[in-house]
Amino acid sequence: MRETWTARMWRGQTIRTRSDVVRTEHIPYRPAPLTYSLAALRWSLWTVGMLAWGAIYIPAAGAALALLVLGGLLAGSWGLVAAAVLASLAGRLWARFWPVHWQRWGIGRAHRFWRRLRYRWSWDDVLAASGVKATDARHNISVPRLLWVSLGEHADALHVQLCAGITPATLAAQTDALASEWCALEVRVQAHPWRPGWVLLRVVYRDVLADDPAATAGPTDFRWLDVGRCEDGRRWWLRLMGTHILIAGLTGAGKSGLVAGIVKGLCPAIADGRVRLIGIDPKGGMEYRMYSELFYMLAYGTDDALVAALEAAADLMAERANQFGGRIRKLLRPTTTWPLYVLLVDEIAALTSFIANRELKERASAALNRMLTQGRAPGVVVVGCIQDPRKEVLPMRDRFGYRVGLRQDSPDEVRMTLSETAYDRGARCDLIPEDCPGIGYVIDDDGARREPVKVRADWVPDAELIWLAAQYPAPTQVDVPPLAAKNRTPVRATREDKGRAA
Ligand SMILES: Nc1ncnc2c1ncn2[C@@H]1O[C@H](COP(=O)(O)OP(=O)(O)OP(=O)(O)O)[C@@H](O)[C@H]1O
Repeated sequence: MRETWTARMWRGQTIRTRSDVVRTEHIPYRPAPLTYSLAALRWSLWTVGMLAWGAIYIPAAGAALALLVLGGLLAGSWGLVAAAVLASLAGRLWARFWPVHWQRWGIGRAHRFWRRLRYRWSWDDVLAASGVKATDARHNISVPRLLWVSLGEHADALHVQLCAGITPATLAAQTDALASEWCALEVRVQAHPWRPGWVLLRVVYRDVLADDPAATAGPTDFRWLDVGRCEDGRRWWLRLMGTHILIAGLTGAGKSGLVAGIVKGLCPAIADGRVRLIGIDPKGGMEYRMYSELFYMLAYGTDDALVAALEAAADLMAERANQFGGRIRKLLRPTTTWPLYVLLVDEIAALTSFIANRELKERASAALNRMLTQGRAPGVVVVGCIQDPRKEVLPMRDRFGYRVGLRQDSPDEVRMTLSETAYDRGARCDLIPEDCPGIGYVIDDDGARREPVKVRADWVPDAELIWLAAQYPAPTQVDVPPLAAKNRTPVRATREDKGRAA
């Protein structure tokens, strides 16, 4: 019995014990009246506790309850009736005239409270019925233990402790059954951020990412860009400084839309000279020429021009690293003297695999690799888009610290874009519907944010981009230099430059 209790305490939750296997003398005998009284006491305490908690958690319900009690105490049953009528009238008026508050403090809270009760109430049965259960040597049947529930407005996170014999994959295989039982849109299993052996079940009730994108974005800092929304309703702040960004997705998945969002966030810093955009558009300038005033340098057209711009950007980076003379230990803080270079590449594979001339292709790959490996500290950020992650970009993938996987064809592509384990941790880019461009999953390699987060980029219309280009033009614009001869001497810093850097 002691062992069973220990197992129950620490690993999962024993829900049934077969009496023919557990020795009968260990089952305590209680007379029926005592058993029923104990059960009644337990349920009454539970009900009172829940009522008190519900009254605090749902202020509207708390106020109605207080009114009923007051009415009952002051005027007996007539007082009770009057209080009920008054409470329902107040509720209707509240909902009619202040619908947002009503949703937030009234009905929204009631829904959440109900969801919490339902998880607790149905947990054992739902898991056992879905087959997420394990039987031990003593024929005890256990299911994973629901530790606690974090309720969100549209999605909840259930912290679950697994038991022996149940793996995250076992649970993941039954997520459809759980979703249909809880009337949820989707249930996903994610690795737990704190402890191995625990998992996070994300239960999504409303796909806020499928709503129309918010028209207004808050004020932006160019180091963290507000480019869209996360699944839980918070804003999606894209990390720009100190990393390189890879955006992968099929055609029409929303790559250019996200790049436009990044550019929009950078506009004020572009105009005051703290950020310089370098654009490389292998699609003949179809995308970037629309807002060409924002670019410090824009390359499109011939392969020579594309490679020349790439090499020019890599040289700028080398020149700056030289000027600092190895004295940059922290991230550069962009100023008008030392601007941040943001290199936008519309289709990386066009440079690393589609160029027919082998020498040009190698030069493009070499320049890109230089920036990806050394650009972080001197303030060069590469934002690269790719349709097919199986192409030549693959060896470079790990150098992109911030990866966005939009709609893709297969789980393999998701693994290639985001990480080996991202698909199993819930990044289902292959299930994103075609009519939802801009939806994707993000992995940020920086620190604790390695979990894939589902996001949707805000849509920036063409007219707005054209307007932004007119309002925030780049103060300096240069032409793409001619393609240099093959063996160029590396750039050396002058004494004056080093002095400036210091
Ligand atoms: N975030 C978004 N929200 C809503 N609609 C979007 C979003 N992003 C893109 N779209 C819509 O999807 C269409 C295709 O998007 P976009 O051009 O960004 O795709 P893409 O991945 O760059 O495609 P390609 O690789 O062919 O250039 C856009 O014209 C726009 O109508």
